[in-house]
Order: sequence, then structure tokens, then C-alpha cells
Amino acid sequence: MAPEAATATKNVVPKRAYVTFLAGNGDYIKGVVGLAKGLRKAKSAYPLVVAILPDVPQEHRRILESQGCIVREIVPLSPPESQTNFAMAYYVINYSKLRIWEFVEYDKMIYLDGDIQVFDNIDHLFDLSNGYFYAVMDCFCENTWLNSPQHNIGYCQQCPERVQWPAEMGSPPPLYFNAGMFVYEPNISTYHDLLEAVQSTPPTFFAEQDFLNMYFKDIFKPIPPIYNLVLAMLWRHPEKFDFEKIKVAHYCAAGSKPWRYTGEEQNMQREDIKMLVKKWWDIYEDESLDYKNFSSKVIAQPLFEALSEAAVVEEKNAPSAA
Ligand SMILES: O=c1ccn([C@@H]2O[C@H](COP(=O)(O)OP(=O)(O)O)[C@@H](O)[C@H]2O)c(=O)[nH]1
Ligand SMILES: OC[C@H]1O[C@H](O[C@@H]2[C@@H](O)[C@H](O)[C@@H](O)[C@H](O)[C@@H]2O)[C@H](O)[C@@H](O)[C@H]1O
Ligand SMILES: [Mn+2]
Repeated sequence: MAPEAATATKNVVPKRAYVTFLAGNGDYIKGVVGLAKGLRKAKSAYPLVVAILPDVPQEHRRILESQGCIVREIVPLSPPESQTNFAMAYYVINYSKLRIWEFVEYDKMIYLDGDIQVFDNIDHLFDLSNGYFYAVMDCFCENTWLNSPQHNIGYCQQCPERVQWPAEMGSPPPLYFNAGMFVYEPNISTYHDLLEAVQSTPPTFFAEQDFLNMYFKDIFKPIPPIYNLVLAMLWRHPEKFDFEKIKVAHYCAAGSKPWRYTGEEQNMQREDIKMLVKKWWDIYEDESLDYKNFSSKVIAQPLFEALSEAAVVEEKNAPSAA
């Protein structure tokens, strides 16, 4: 059942924005510039806030502001000391993403990783009902999941019928989302509770993504894969979405970051990957999408129409929000 649209209280216009996260002085700045231009091309009505760590150089901050981004410096957030080997060593910095719950000048935000591109207007997601955490289900089939029990038995939540979860391993894991994109409501008491919970939660393989899944498991509501297409879905679960309807692509497969793309890694010579990398570059290099050159009226599709078009995946076993 498609959730009904949230209703703004009388005469109060809800403050909404997209938000991403940028750390370091490396090349993710290109990802964020590409995202800012992609949102403009999709005629989004809302600004892009960039939560930056102190190690982002002044030049990168200037570039972000010149692209119309709202730059907000955040304090790094580290998990408790541990011997955990994260799936990627740099994942430890991703805990700092949690600072975005403090952006309470906004009623609702859509978080997007810097390695995401938005190809269609998704403003209608802001109209999803309040009180839930909306995100797209992840896939466990890639080798990044090698250390997980589900990968070791060949189980993936995208196709629970392929390899059934064995009874002797207890109940199947709860639905698990990819933390590269989510719809959430900044809230100061949630923020303080998150900070406290982080310090008492032993870090695990997928760092803040595992933590967010544990923390929001009772209010997580899956939205269709076309809103955060984890590229591995192209070769792991192509039957789960219509390629032509992809609204948001998430370049998280090994070797798929467009600004570093060489085509050498496994799957990177696929025609669909090459097309999505080109689509990213076409936006990144399009000077008409630069903030100084851009002017356009806003279009936003009604929520119900967009979700029914996206053939909202039946929320099987999704935790009831009631
Ligand atoms: O050196 C880095 C690494 C990561 N990030 C940010 O952290 C997010 C999560 O990292 P990444 O997307 O690489 O993880 P993946 O989705 O590929 O697992 C990125 O999208 C960026 O927004 C960053 O700014 N600088
Ligand atoms: O810090 C943990 C990260 O975990 C997630 O990335 C993973 C996950 O999606 C796996 O399922 C894929 O197999 C893998 O490639 C990918 O890197 C988020 O995309 C990212 O934003 C961030 O939370
Ligand atoms: Mn990512």
C-alpha cells in the first residue's frame, strides 16, 4: 500500500533539502559536484546541503558554493575503538554521516552519497509519511559481503526463495538497507540518542550502514530499487527493476566511480555500466548545468503517481510501522 502523503500543518511550509557528505581532499569532490548538477538537471525544488569534515580544503568548499551548495562543516564522529576490519578501511569516516540528524532547521531531508547520481526528479519522496525511515534494500551477493553469514550460504534478501534461510540459523536477518540514500527527519533527541548508541555499539563490517540498520529497523520502510540502484543489482538481480526507469544510480560497485573509471575491474565492461558512467560524465561536463548558468522552473511529480509508476515493490515482511 503506497503511504499517504504527509500533510504540512496549516500555512507552515516544511523546510526540505537534499544532503550529502564529503570528507578529505581527494576526488569525491567531483562526485558531489556531479550530484549538485544532476539534481539541477532533474529540476529539483530543494537545495543540496553538503556536510563536510574539517579536512575538506578551502578550494573544494569554494567549488561547492559556486555550484549553489549549502556547505556545513561537521565534527568528525568516530565509533568506539575496536579491532574491526571494515569492508573498506575508510568506512570508519562514514560514521560522521550521523551528524546530519542535527540539521533540525530542516523538517525532512534526503541523504545521498557523493557517488550517487539523480537522473529523474525525486522530490515527491519528501511527501512520504513522517515517522519512518525510507531506503532501498541492499544486496548481499558481492564479495564485499564475504565475511557475512548470509553471503556464505548464498542467501540474499533480494531473492529469499533462491537459497532459503536455514531454520538451524534461526530467523532470517531483518530487511537491510543500503545507507547511500535515505529519506529521514532531522531530530535533536534522535541525534543525541544516536550518538549515545554509537558509543555502546561494537563497530561491524559495514560501519555506519550496519549501525543505521540496527537503529532504524522498526521504522525502516523499503522503497523501490530505482531510487538507489546499487550497481551490482545490474548483474545480480536485473529482474527486480526496469533499467529504463532508474531514477537514482549508486556507483558503489568496485571500479564504478565515474571519476576514477578505467573499465578494468570485473563487470566494468558491461554496456549498461559504460552507459551509466557516460550519463554521469555528460552531466558533470555540461556547463549549462553550472549554478551560474542555470535558470529553470521547478517540476515535481505527485507522490502517488510516481510510486505507482515505479511499481512500488510489495512491502513483503516490511516491519509494520503501526
Ligand atoms: O574519501 C572519501 C570517502 C567517502 N566519502 C563520502 O562517504 C560516502 C560513502 O562512501 P562510498 O560511497 O565510497 O561507499 P560505498 O557506497 O562505495 O560503499 C561517499 O559517497 C562520500 O559521500 C568522501 O567524501 N570521501
Ligand atoms: O560505510 C559503509 C558503506 O556501506 C554501503 O556500501 C556498500 C554496501 O552497499 C554493500 O552492499 C555493497 O556490496 C558495497 O559495494 C558498498 O560499498 C553504502 O553504500 C555506503 O554509503 C556506506 O554506508
Ligand atoms: Mn556510495
